[in-house]
Parts: sequence; C-alpha cells; structure tokens
Amino acid sequence: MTLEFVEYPDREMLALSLAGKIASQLSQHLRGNETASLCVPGGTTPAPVFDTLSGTEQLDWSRVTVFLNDERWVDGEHPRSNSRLLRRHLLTGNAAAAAYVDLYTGAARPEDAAAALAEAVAPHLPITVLLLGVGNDMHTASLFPGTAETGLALAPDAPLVMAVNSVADEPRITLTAPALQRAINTHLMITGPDKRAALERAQTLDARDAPIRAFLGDITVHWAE
Ligand SMILES: O=C1O[C@H](COP(=O)(O)O)[C@@H](O)[C@H](O)[C@H]1O
Repeated sequence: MTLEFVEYPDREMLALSLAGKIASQLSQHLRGNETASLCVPGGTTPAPVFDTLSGTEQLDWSRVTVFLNDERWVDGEHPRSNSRLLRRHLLTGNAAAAAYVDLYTGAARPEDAAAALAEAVAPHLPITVLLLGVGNDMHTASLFPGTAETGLALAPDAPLVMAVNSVADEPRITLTAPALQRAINTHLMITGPDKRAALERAQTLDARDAPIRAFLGDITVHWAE
C-alpha cells in the first residue's frame, strides 16, 4: 500500500499532468481490454482536469464508460447537479464519444434507484481509473463523517450503490467502499491549504470519522496551492 503525494507549482500544472496521467492509464488498459471505466467526483475542484481530459485525442473514448463517484438527487440542469458539471466540462469534445451511466434517474427518492444503479455500474468494475475529491470535512463521494449511513457504506458487504439521506441540502446517491476500493488506479485531487490539512487530519482518524481515509491505500494524491 503506497500513498504517493505529488505537489505541483500551480493548479494549471496539476490539471495538465493529472489529465495526462488519467488518459494514459485508460489507454494502457484499452491495449489489453475491450473497455475501460472512469469514475470521477463532482463538486467544485475537478473542472479544470475535466476541461483538459475532454480534449484528449489519443484515447478511444468510444470504449470508455464514465460515471460519478456520487450525485446529489437533483435534476441534471440544477446548479448543484454533479452531472451538469460533467456534461459541461468532461462529456464534451473528444470525450463526448464515451458512454455515461447517469446516477440521477429521476426516481422520486434515491433509494428507489439504488439497486438498478448497482446493476448498471457492476459491469464496469473494477474501475479502471478512479478520481476522488475530498471536502474540508474529510468526506469523499457522498460518504460523510460520523453518520450511520457511512458506517454501512464502508462495510465490505455494502451494496455497490447506496442512498444518502443524512446530509443537509438534498438526498444523494453514492458508490460505496466495495465499488470504490477495488479500482485499478486511484487518484485524489486536492487544492488549497484547507484540503491538504483535512487530508493530513484524516490520516490520524478512523474512516467512519474521516471517510477519505478508507481510500488512502494505493493512491496518488495531486495537490497544488
Ligand atoms: O459534495 C461533494 O463534494 C466533494 C468535494 O467537492 P469540492 O467542491 O470540495 O471539490 C466531491 O468530491 C463530491 O463528488 C461531491 O458530491
């Protein structure tokens, strides 16, 4: 288990380098396999990586399936929709040829969609390239510190996809530890001193209280001020 920490001179360099690494890991996988999968976070941090990645020509995007780590249970055009971010920044340009598993189904409640989404995601496991984000509170995907739902989602026998109802704003849907921990390549993108401090703190805590901790085994952390 190795945590590699890569520090970049600025966010632009981080985005260029990380996008290149993700594209090359997907391409390498496609040399020996028919298909590859890319699982990415929403939130505010990853847009610059997506902008660069979406322009990658040397990757056969038609053999790549993309899905989110997690989604807020809102319509795809809602400002808080993670899918909205993806459609605008990743699933465009060359990457528009990728297949997309949308975690928001339009069902009234995320728990009504979780089983079907688990079936939709399962054929794309293990994830070829997993990109994670982290909040200043140490949550990753929609696994939030100290909740009973996070305890269940971190269990080895958790369903692949679970509804999350214990956070403010809107309900959510999230991939769980059994789906995320088996990824072939795992990256974490963080920017700014607060997220770096959150990551350092997480390394001293139990995963239930610092969910990102559950994914800090074989991982490359990409950080810029
Ligand atoms: O709510 C979420 O937050 C995390 C971190 O987002 P950021 O805005 O601090 O970059 C994100 O990784 C997750 O996918 C998202 O749903």
